[in-house]
Amino acid sequence: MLQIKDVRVSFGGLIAVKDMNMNVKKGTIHSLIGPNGAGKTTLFNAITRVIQPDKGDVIFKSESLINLTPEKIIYKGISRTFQNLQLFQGMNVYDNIYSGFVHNYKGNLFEIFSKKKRDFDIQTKNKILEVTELLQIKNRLNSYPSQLPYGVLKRVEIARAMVSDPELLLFDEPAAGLNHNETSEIRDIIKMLKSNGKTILLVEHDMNLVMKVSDEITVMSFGEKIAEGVPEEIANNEEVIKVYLGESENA
Ligand SMILES: Nc1ncnc2c1ncn2[C@@H]1O[C@H](COP(=O)(O)OP(=O)(O)OP(=O)(O)O)[C@@H](O)[C@H]1O
Repeated sequence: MLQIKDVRVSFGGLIAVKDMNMNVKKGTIHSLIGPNGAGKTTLFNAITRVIQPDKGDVIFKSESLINLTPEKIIYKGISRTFQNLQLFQGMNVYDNIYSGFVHNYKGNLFEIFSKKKRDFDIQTKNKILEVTELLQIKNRLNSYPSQLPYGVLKRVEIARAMVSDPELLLFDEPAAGLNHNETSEIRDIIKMLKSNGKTILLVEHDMNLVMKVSDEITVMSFGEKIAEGVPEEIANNEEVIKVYLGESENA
């Protein structure tokens, strides 16, 4: 479904992603792991076109994304969440989630008061209610981010990514900063999304979560892929163990 082909990203002299290749299969949960600074978020940003790779291609359902703007990516059926929550503090939960949907409205200003726009608004409201019911945050629609616990905010961000009905969801550290119970909730949400037919690319440091939900895992270190396989293969891969042991020794 998503193919990353020879993608390279550099920042000045630093090559953050070195000729990365990866294939995310439809209907799977594919995790991207690696120590801090390995290049995972940079690769996410290259997929969603937030940054321009120096070379390589990103292909989604046989179509190259490389010349699209980030806004166009959402029309293609890809949504993401961010490592640091990016919710609008001055908007309530409903409007924050709505902001993930407006990209879907392809009408122009003249249509803003038209039937087409009203139909769009009804569809939007129904979709927001459906998604917030699924994520158990329907009773929070009128709250503002500052009034909500972090675990709920993470779900609001996931809801915002889901309202555009994407086929592929990119989650950047959805469990970061969460306690044990909140992490279990996120794990259940990720599994539920898969059973609803979504494809998920997950960047996550919580190994317990990664091992429990992933169909396939790609491991990066210093911008390069060092291993790829099912959770059991990765857990027993010597190079992966070495990289992670090195990280804990340096911590
Ligand atoms: N905008 C930027 N300008 C310069 N260097 C950057 C930029 N973004 C990332 N880097 C560098 O690129 C490398 C890869 O960073 P990246 O954030 O992609 O790693 P990561 O695997 O997501 O790490 P973490 O798990 O800590 O989030 C790091 O050395 C980082 O300092």
